[in-house]
Amino acid sequence: MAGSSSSDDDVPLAKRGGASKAATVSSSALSLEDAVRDVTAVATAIAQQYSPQPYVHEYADLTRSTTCAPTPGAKPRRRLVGRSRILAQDVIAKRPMPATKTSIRDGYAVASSQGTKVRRLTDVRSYAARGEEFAHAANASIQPDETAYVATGAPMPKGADAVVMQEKASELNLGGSKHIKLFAAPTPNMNVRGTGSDFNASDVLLRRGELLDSHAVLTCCAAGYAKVTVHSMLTVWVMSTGNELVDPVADDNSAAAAAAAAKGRPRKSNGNAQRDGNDDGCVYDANRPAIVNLLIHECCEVLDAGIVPDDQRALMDIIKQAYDSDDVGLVVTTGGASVGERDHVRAAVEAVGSKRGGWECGGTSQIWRFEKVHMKPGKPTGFATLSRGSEKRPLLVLSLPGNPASAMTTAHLLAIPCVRALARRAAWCIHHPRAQVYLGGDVKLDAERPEYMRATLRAATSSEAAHSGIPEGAFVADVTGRQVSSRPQSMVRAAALLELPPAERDVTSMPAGTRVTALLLAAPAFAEGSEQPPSTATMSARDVVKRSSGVGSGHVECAPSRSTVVPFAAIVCIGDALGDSKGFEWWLDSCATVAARTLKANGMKNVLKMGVLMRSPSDAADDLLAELRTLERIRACRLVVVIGPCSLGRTNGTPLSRTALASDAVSSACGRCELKAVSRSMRQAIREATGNPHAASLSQAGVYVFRESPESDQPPIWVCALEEKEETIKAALGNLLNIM
Ligand SMILES: Nc1nc2c(c(=O)[nH]1)N[C@H]1C(S)=C(S)[C@@H](COP(=O)(O)OP(=O)(O)OC[C@H]3O[C@@H](n4cnc5c(N)ncnc54)[C@H](O)[C@@H]3O)O[C@H]1N2
Ligand code: MOO
Repeated sequence: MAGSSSSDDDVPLAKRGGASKAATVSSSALSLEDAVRDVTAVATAIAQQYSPQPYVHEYADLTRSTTCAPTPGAKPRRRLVGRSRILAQDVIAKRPMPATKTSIRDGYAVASSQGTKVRRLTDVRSYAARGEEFAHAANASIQPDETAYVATGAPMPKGADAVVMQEKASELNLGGSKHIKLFAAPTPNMNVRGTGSDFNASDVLLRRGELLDSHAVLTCCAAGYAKVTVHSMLTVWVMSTGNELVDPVADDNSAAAAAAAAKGRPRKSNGNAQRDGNDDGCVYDANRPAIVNLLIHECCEVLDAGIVPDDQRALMDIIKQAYDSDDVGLVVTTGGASVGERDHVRAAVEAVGSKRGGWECGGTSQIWRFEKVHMKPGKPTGFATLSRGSEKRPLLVLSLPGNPASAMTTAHLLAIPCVRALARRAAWCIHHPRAQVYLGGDVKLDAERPEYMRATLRAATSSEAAHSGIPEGAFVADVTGRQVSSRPQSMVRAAALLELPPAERDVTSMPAGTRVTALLLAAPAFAEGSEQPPSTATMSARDVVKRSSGVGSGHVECAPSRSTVVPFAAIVCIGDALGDSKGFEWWLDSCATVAARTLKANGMKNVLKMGVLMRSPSDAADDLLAELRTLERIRACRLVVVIGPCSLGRTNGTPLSRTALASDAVSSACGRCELKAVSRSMRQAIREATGNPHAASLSQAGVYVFRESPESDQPPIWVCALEEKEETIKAALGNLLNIM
C-alpha cells in the first residue's frame, strides 16, 4: 500500500485467502462467494486494526430510548430513541430472575400433595410487590389443607408448591367459611417459576458484537442495566450517479406535478439534478433513498451524498471529500459502474486513490480489489480500498450497478456484510442466513451467470404437499415476477434471494418443487391467498358453510377442497349462565383449546372451534341440534365434540350448581335423529383412560352417531359429550379417534 507501513500481518489491505483471488482476477469477474468473503475480511480486519481508535466505546443510555411515564394530567414526554447500536461488552446477569419462587398465574397457591381436595381459603394474599410488602408475602405460609390467593408475579407462600389458575377453581361456602374447589389436579411446580429459572446471576445474557435491538434492550433492562458500552457509529456515505437522475417530486399537490403525473413523466426536483420534469429522459433516483433506508437499520450513520452527475471531476470531488473525512468508513455509489463512455465511477475512484494509495498487492499498490462479480444481477460491482496512511482507517468504496434491482441486490449481498463487519458486529451475525426452500414455479436459468432471483416465501399448504411432494410447512419460494434488473418491483416483498446456478447444456431450467438454496433477507411473509394455519377464531357452523361454498374458493382449512374431502372435527361448548358465567365461558373455551390440541396430536389435522353457547337447559338441545344439522351439510365433518357439564357432581355430599347440561343436550339432540349409541364401550374407555373407577362424572357422558338425513351417502357424524375437565378431554379424545 503506497505510503503505508502495513505488512502482511495487518491482514486487511494485503492479499490473503479469498482476497488473493480478488487480487489476481481483479479485471475478470469474481464469484459472489469470493467477493463477499473479500469484503468482509477487509472490513473485519480494518475494524480490528483501527480499534479502539477511532472506535471509542460509548455508553448507550437504554432508558433514554423509552417514553417517560407521564404524571397524571401531563402530556407524555417522548424521549428520543437512539438507533440500534452494537454491544461492546458482554451483558452478564447481576442477580437471578426471578429472585424468589414466583407464581405465573393469578390463582390459588396449594400443596400439590393434597390433589383436588377442597381447601380452606386463608387470609394470606400475595401480590407482585417490593420492599416490606414483598418481604411479608415471601414469608407467609399455608398448611396442606389451606390455600392462599396469589397474583401473577407474586412470591409463593411457604408450604405451597403449585398454583391453580382461578379459572380452574371455584369458591364454596362451607360451614360459613370460604373454601376453594379445584377443577384441575395440581402437580408439583405447576404454574411456579423457580428462583433463577429465567436467568441466574452470572449468566451471559448477551455477547459483545450483538445488536442492541429492542429485544436486547428488553433483556438488558430486565437485568437491571441502565447503560451498556457500545461501539461508536460507523459513517457511510451513499450517492447515486447519473445525469438522467432526478429526485422524486415532493409537491405532488401542485398543478404541474399533477399534470406531469397524468402524463406519466417525472418532474424536476429541488435536489441537485438540473432537469426539466417534462423531459422523458429523466429517471427518478430510487437507489439512493432505498439504500439509505436499508443501511440505516445496520447501526451506522448514513449520510446522503446526493445525486452526482456523470462527470469524472464531480465524482472525484465527492469521493475526495469522503476520503478527507476520517470518520467515513465506506462510500456506496450506484450507477456508472459499467464500461460505457459515461461510466466514470471507476476512473474517479482510481484518480483519488492513485494519489494517495490503495492496497498492497504483489509489491504494487492497487485501488480495486475487484471490479466485476460473476452474478446476475450485479455484474459490474466493484470494491476499492483507499489508504489513509497506516495511522488511519482506510476508506472503502463499493461501486454498485445503476439498475435498481441490481443496486438493491448487491447492497444486500455486499454492502450489508461490509457495514456489519466495519461496525464490529460479531462474526456470526454478519451474513444473511441460507436456507433450503422449494420453488413455487418453474424457473429458467441464465445462460452464463449464477442468478440471485428475488422471491417471496410462504409455508407449503397441506394440499400443495399432497400433490407436489413439497413437505407440508416447508418454505415455498415464489419468484417476484420478471427478474430483469431494471424492474424495481422484483424487489417488492422479496424475503429471499434464490441462489440459482447457470444453465448447463441439458439443464436450462428448474421445475416447480426443486429444492434450492436461498439467502434470507427478511422475515418471511405469507403470500396472499396462501392457506393459513387453521384458525383458532370461533365461528359458527353456518359461517363454515358460507365459506366452503364460496364460488371457486373450494377450500377452507376444514372444508372440502376441490378434489379431496379433508375430514374435520368441530368443537362446541355449552355452558349455563348460572353464577360466574364469564369465568366459566373462559374456562370452557380453554377446554376447547385442549380438545383441539388433543385431536390434532392424535391425527385429526383439521379442527374447528365453534365457540361457546351459554344456554338455558331448555334451549341448549335445540341450539345444538341446529349446529349439528348445519355441520351435517358439510361433507367433511366427522366428529363433533360437545364440552360442558355432564353430571350432577357432588363434593362431600354438597351438590354443585352445574347440571348435566351438555350431555343432556347431546342425548336429546341425537335422540331426535337416527340414533346409534356406542356409549358403553366409549364410557368404558374413558373410565380406563382417566383411571377414575367411579366415573360418576362420566355416567352421563356419551358418544352418539348423528345422521339426520338417512338418505345421505356421507359417513355419519360422531357426537361426543365430554365434561369440562382437561384430563377427561385428553384421555377421551385420544381413545375416541382410535375407536372411530
Ligand atoms: N457493454 C456492456 N454494457 C453493459 C454491461 C456490460 O458488461 N457491457 N453490463 C450491464 C449490466 S449487467 C448492468 S447491471 C448495467 C449497469 O450499468 P451502470 O452501473 O453503469 O449503470 P448506469 O448505466 O448508470 O444505469 C443503468 C440503468 O439504471 C438506471 N439507474 C441508474 N441509477 C439509478 C438510480 N439511482 N435510480 C433509478 N435508476 C437508476 C439508469 O437510468 C439506467 O437505466 O450495465 C449494463 N451494460
Ligand atoms: O448484472 Mo446487471 O446487474 O444484469 O443487470
